[in-house]
Amino acid sequence: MWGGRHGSKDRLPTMDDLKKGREYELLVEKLVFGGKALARVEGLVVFMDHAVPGQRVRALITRKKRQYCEARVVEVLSQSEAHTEPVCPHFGVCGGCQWQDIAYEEQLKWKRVQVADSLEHLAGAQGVKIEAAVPSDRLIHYRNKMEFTFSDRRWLTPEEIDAAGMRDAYTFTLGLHVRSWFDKVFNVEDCLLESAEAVEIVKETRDWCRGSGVPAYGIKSQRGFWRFLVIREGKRTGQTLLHLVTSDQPEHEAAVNTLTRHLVSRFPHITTVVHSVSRKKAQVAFGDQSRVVAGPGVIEERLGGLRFRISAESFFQTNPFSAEKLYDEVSRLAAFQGTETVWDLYCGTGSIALSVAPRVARVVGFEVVDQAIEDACVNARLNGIENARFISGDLKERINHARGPGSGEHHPDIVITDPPRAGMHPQVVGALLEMGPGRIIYVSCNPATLARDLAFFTERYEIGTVRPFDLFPHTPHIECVVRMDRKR
Ligand SMILES: C[S@@+](CC[C@H](N)C(=O)[O-])C[C@H]1O[C@@H](n2cnc3c(N)ncnc32)[C@H](O)[C@@H]1O
Repeated sequence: MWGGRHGSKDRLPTMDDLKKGREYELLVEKLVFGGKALARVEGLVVFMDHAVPGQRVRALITRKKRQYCEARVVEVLSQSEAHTEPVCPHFGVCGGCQWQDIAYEEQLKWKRVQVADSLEHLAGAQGVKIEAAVPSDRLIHYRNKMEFTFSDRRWLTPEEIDAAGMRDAYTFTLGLHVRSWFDKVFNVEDCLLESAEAVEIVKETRDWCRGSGVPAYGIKSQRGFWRFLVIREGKRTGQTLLHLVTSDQPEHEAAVNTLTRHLVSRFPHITTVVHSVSRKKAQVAFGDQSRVVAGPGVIEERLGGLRFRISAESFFQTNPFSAEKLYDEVSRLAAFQGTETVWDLYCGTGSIALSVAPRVARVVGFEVVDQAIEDACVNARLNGIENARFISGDLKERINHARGPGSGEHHPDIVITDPPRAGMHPQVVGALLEMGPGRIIYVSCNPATLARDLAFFTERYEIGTVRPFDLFPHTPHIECVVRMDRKR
């Protein structure tokens, strides 16, 4: 039997035993939303930032509340069969792939469970069958876009701190965020999510910028120039777009031009470079103003037999290999007859709208980012699609305008909705309920907001197939497609 380090050795710790600042032996039971691990002590739930189900761990209680505790794993006492050796040198430090030490089959299992738990607890959807999660074809190098952050303070591992001659390194980095810390950035030496070429671009950019004498932006001080490097690759076209985001200091524009020439001459697959200036304090790689420094300012990608132009600030599915399967499932669940009017809400560059257009009478896409709408219109032309239209603007206003009497829009028979992580705005939900399309296909990247939104539909709509998709192996992120049919 196992028990609390601060309790009897032959009984489980009880709720009353648990004290903040003390260590206990716990059996990791499951993975829950957000990727945390869960153990239970009597009725009390203990959340740990990371652990593998089946592991027996010694954990330090860091927080005790009435309903739950938080703990940090100090030591793994016995290993789980679900554990696998992580391959990335930055595992444990990087905020990227926190499930890399969990066998892939096990990751899929827990993703399905999380969708089921969310729908049951948050949407009250009892008895809805959740299909098995569809695996990603690629487990590494699947991302076509990665965002790297500059910082004037490099985060060092304890080994690096011990190493001689590291003092200079404190002053400049370009890398990824340390897990759970928005303001700590470590030097990326390898990354298995994006291509090897992209990692080389990061290292070269870091070296060049450090040597340029132009300072990196301090996340805390909010001073300095270099802010973000976003690398976007057309996996099927070999084209690469670099998006450099800096603070607003025109005197350093020449440095951006010189860096661009240097990178383009060194990496022939870089086909375009865009420079954006951000005056925002928030750490987001979006600019207030952009200029194209080299090339056309866009790249092209192919998906499901279609060509897509993608601009620096347009959304495009980051795992294009699995996105094809996801879009096929959207069409399969929609079961088009060929006569329908379809609305594609939150359409990005029009990738779903254009993939369904040949199977329906007409499709209308809605999207807030102007660049994405421009891309969507170009993409329709590139693919010779004439029955797709795109409307720019915030959906919470545009949807009411589009369904108004003077808009001239056809009433949608089928609505496909693919909102951002925050889910649909209540005004969009309200408009959909009032319009009452016969079928809704909801594509979600967040089971919690999916469940919250579905709860509004269950009275009038039957929830049919719910199919999770793994677009993000080794991370807790889950994509999910749900079909809903209006009740008669
Ligand atoms: C998850 S992406 C889906 C894009 C597209 N369906 C695809 O598969 O590539 C969500 C999209 O919603 C857009 N968006 C976010 N908030 C919006 C809003 N309030 N109104 C309209 N579009 C919005 C984003 O710009 C983004 O392109």
